[in-house]
Amino acid sequence: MVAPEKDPREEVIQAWYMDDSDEDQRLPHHKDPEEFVSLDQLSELGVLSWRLDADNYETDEELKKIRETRGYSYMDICDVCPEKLPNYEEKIKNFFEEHLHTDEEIRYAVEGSGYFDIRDRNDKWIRIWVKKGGMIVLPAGSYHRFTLDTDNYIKAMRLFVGDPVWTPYNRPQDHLPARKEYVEKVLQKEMSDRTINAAA
Ligand SMILES: CSCCC(=O)/C(O)=C/O
Ligand SMILES: [Fe+2]
Repeated sequence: MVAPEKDPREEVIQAWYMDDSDEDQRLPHHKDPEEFVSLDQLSELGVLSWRLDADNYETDEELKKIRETRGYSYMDICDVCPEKLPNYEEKIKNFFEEHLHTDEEIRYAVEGSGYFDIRDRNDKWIRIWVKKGGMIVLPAGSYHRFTLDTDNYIKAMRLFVGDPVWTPYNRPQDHLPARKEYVEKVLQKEMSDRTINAAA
């Protein structure tokens, strides 16, 4: 029996349901027993993921193609460390406040690693560990947060369509069109698809 080929993305993007402990946010927060979440399950929440060549991100044709295909015309680099990020402590605190954006959150770890936590359709936290070479898209309107892990460093490329808007809207924001659209088109749609498939 031939083992299924391992998805190369899984080496740099792993996800799991979080425990309820209030220990340091930088710890993994696995449940006991551990409950991993697959990349396919993440895609059902609208989360997209790639593995790219981080050592050559400035010339990487695959990244160039993704940017052209998805219209990510804007790019910058966010070095999340005390020496390079102004107002570091305040930013780290704000990143971990549960929030949404009215546009996609596109983040590519070109160095280091970090945790992007996203709510599932039952409002449970899923922790997405993104390591060097991993790029993810969190959908517009999805409740999420970010924290460094215990390695305490990420150099993240931020991409955007057109002029960037980084505004975080801290929960609750259920009145916002971006939130309503995410709930209707992603969270409720997947539930109805499951119901239809179960009835078939
Ligand atoms: C690692 S990029 C900084 C985090 C950020 O911009 C954000 O919105 C997290 O949810
Ligand atoms: Fe965010």
